[in-house]
Amino acid sequence: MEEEEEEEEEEEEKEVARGSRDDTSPQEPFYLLRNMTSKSHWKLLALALVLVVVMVWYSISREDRYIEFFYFPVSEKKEPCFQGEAERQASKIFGNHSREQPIFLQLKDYFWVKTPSAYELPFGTKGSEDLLLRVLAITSYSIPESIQSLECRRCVVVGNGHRLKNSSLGGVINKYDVVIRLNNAPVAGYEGDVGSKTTIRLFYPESAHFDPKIENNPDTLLVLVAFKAMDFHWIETILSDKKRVRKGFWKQPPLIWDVNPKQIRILNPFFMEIAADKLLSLPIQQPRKIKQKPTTGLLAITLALHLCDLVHIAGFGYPDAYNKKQTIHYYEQITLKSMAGSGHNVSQEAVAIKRMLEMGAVKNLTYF
Ligand SMILES: CC(=O)N[C@H]1[C@H]([C@H](O)[C@H](O)CO)O[C@](OP(=O)(O)OC[C@H]2O[C@@H](n3ccc(N)nc3=O)[C@H](O)[C@@H]2O)(C(=O)O)C[C@@H]1O
Ligand SMILES: CC(=O)N[C@@H]1[C@@H](O[C@@H]2O[C@H](CO)[C@H](O)[C@H](O)[C@H]2O)[C@H](O)[C@@H](CO)O[C@H]1O
Repeated sequence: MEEEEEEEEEEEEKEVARGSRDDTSPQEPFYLLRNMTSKSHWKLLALALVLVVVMVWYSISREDRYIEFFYFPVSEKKEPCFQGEAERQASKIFGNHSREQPIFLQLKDYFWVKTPSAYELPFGTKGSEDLLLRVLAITSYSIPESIQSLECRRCVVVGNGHRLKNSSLGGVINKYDVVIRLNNAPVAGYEGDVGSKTTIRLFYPESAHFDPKIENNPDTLLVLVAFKAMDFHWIETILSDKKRVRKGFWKQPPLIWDVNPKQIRILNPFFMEIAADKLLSLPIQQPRKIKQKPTTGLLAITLALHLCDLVHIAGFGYPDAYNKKQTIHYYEQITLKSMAGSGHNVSQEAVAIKRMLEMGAVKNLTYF
């Protein structure tokens, strides 16, 4: 009997060696183990390992770079705020003159005394004065009392970058006194990552959200960044309910826009000028074909350094140029390709932002 069993075992071993038998049978772990150690299985294992490594590498390379520069870990406590600190930092970058500039354009500067501007839009108002006069007659320029009365203004500029996705920074962002948002960036449905408070929103006609009531608070200041004379014309027709003009925009802006004129401000183009000149060293007087300009986010940081005492940023930073698949926004699937003709140099902007982070003028809530 024993001899028979031994013979059977020998036969089974031979079969496995010849590969003519399913050795992965759960009843026979001995064979499984044996086979695992066989050469072909090691090869398979190595192949699987390579596959896993490639998959991990690929998924990482599709994401933004995972190097965390200038990352400022969020604390539960409010950051200490020192009055005039941002202004001190701003004067190092922009010089002292910028202190005297009003944040928003005012009627008196264009009505009683015509302030001649050296540059055309977007760096000045030269040539657009008459249109602007009509807009300033129906809008306001004041900084709301809720901001004016603060002893120290803690501000956060929320960029539209993908780095905000799954950041859970919503609660942190809502705690700042002033939350500055950009363009049509949504909050509805993204509150957990980006918060729901919007004190100031910078926009231009082509970037205006079609339903401003959904994405803003009733008292949000909607600050127009004018790039061309038509931008003044657009806001005038909207607020005065005049005949809308469709031509002259690179993307169709809203024709009906449900906002209170009291919420509207016109950003002083001076901030665009100094962002271009002092942060990016761009020529201010450019030939017609060249249209290099700062992004709205960099402009917002420049504005915040003049309006606030403490400036934090979140959601800034683009993928590397070779990273063609990485989506750039926290709310939609578009890539760097969409910015091809936009007149922005995002790598130069990254250098400017890093400089501001290094000198401590701003702090970053997301990585950079
Ligand atoms: C296709 C296109 O028009 N893209 C431009 C869009 C577009 O017009 C609006 O979103 C409205 O649809 O606007 C811009 O910018 P955008 O609206 O994408 O983003 C606002 C600001 O966030 C910062 N940002 C964004 C994405 C990212 N990955 N990293 C970032 O740092 C930038 O500072 C950016 O300014 C713009 O106005 O600057 C610049 C973009 O070139
Ligand atoms: C998507 C794109 O390239 N649009 C350009 C437009 O650039 C955008 O202009 C905005 C101001 O209107 C803002 O600066 C934004 O950040 C830019 O991406 C150019 O201004 C426009 C010039 O005619 O051409 C559009 O194709």
